Amino acid sequence: MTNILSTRNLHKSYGNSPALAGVDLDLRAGESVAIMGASGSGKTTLLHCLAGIITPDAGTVGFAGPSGPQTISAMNESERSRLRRECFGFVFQQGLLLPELTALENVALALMLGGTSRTQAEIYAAQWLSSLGLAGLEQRRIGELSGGQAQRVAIARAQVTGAGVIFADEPTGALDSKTSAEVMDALLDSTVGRGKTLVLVTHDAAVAGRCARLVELRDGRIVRDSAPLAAQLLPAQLLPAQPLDSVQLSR
Ligand SMILES: Nc1ncnc2c1ncn2[C@@H]1O[C@H](COP(=O)(O)OP(=O)(O)OP(=O)(O)O)[C@@H](O)[C@H]1O
Repeated sequence: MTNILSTRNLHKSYGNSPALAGVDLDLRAGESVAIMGASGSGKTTLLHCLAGIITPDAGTVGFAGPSGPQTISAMNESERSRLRRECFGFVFQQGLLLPELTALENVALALMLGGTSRTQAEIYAAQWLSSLGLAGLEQRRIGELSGGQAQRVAIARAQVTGAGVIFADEPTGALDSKTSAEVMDALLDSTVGRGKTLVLVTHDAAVAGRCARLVELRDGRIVRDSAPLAAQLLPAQLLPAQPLDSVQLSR
């Protein structure tokens, strides 16, 4: 697998307090990576640097984009904004869905912002909602959905543009454990299950354990970087029924 995102000697401070203190990390295309660590250890700061939401004070973030290698850390705000819109998708704990719009409109909007016509955007949006088990709920406003359904709308919205890298910050943070497992099924299936890369920040060991790789931060540094069992790549409900090879090949 090739590296899709690479950081070298990443530093970021807020005032005098360092949030990242020298992070070297290579993320491979198509893998699922959970970033864990205590509160304040720098997880969100790292995710935001990787995604070009903020720029580091020092060090580099490289991205093997569809049009060739790019250095995100050297881009200006408008270049990063375009990169985020065209290449990345985001799923956060809450707050990114517009409550006054329907599920369909929330997903379609991501495409319309990139210039797709409303009719075409709504066709793609409906396909994504359906693939995430939300057929029939397209016209519901976000407040009329359960937390798990709303997160699946957010997953659809993050991916409808064809983004190859999905960043998720506490995507299950507001959900009970059963719903959290279902949302992780949907998230893994629709990202790494389709060859995309998933970078996920979580406090929840059960959620992190569903990812292929665990990176742990402490005081802005990586203190552990592991690749747990390959089986953990897969949605739990697929494990007993099918051998690993057949599941991977069928995706
Ligand atoms: N915008 C900001 N202004 C000032 N300090 C900040 C800002 N964002 C983060 N920090 C500080 O940087 C450090 C790392 O924060 P970060 O949010 O990256 O940690 P985290 O591991 O994601 O924490 P949590 O699990 O609580 O979300 C913390 O000490 C935090 O208080």
